[in-house]
Amino acid sequence: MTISKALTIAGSDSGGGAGIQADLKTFQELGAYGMSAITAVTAQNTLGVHGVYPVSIEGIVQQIDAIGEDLGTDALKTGMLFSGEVIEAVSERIHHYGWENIVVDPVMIAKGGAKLLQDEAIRALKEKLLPLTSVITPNIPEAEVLTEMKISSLDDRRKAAKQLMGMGAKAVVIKGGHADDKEVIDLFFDGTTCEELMSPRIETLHTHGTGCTFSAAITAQLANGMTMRDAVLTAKEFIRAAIEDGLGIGGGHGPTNHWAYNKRGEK
Ligand SMILES: Nc1ncnc2c1ncn2[C@@H]1O[C@H](COP(=O)(O)OP(=O)(O)OP(=O)(O)O)[C@@H](O)[C@H]1O
Ligand SMILES: Cc1ncc(CO)c(N)n1
Repeated sequence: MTISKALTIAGSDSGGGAGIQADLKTFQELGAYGMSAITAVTAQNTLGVHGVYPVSIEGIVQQIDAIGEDLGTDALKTGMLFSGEVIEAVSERIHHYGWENIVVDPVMIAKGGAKLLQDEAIRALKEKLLPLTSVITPNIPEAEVLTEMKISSLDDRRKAAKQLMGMGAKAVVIKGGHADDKEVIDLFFDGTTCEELMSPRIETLHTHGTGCTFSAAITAQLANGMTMRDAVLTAKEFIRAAIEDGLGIGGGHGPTNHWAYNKRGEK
């Protein structure tokens, strides 16, 4: 039996709804063997980020090398990378191992407003990581920072997606969670097709870690051998189920339900 393997290079969320914890739960649910390299430890719950403790560059590289020199991976995602130095080191290691199926979730700010990426890191992200990227999955504010354009309309999103492709990403999903449309529209662009992936907007406070979970689902399905479009379509269903069947835990922005997608399939 061959098992598909997926790696997340991201921050730890002690509350378990976002970051490494959301990624590993999602990998497991979608049948990929999950591995992690932790870039920072956050003290976090549904009420906010209470502390950020970065791991040293040496510590991050050693974790990646431990995987690269032994287990290897079929796909990987990056989440909270925190600094330009980390982005440079991570990009160099991805290049070194010749890894493919690279999903970049350009995490910048947590839902409560805490900064998870320093301003000086944007340049490294564009110059070092984007050229290695199979798909980048910014939300609207992140896409605005990366493209330096204001995104109001769907047409702006199309322009931004094209610009991100021009920076080296092979595909782009601009997520619509932050827009105020009645439906949530995620814009998928792979250089030829530009598709609007629509789903009803679910009225809930409990969307902590939606972006992490979405990009982790894409990563798992790429590891499983799916095409990019099919991986993105599955991720959209996975996150929709996870938000719809929310767990209702914690006093603030609660986590999503990582079991929901499979539980529905069992019915
Ligand atoms: N209220 C909602 N109803 C339905 N789907 C949603 C809702 N909010 C987010 N999503 C979906 O969740 C995914 C993540 O979108 P979003 O724009 O919230 O990402 P994000 O801001 O990066 O998340 P994070 O809080 O993890 O940083 C997208 O596929 C989006 O369509
Ligand atoms: C560790 C971590 N990564 C990403 C996010 C964004 O949801 C978060 N809140 N925490």
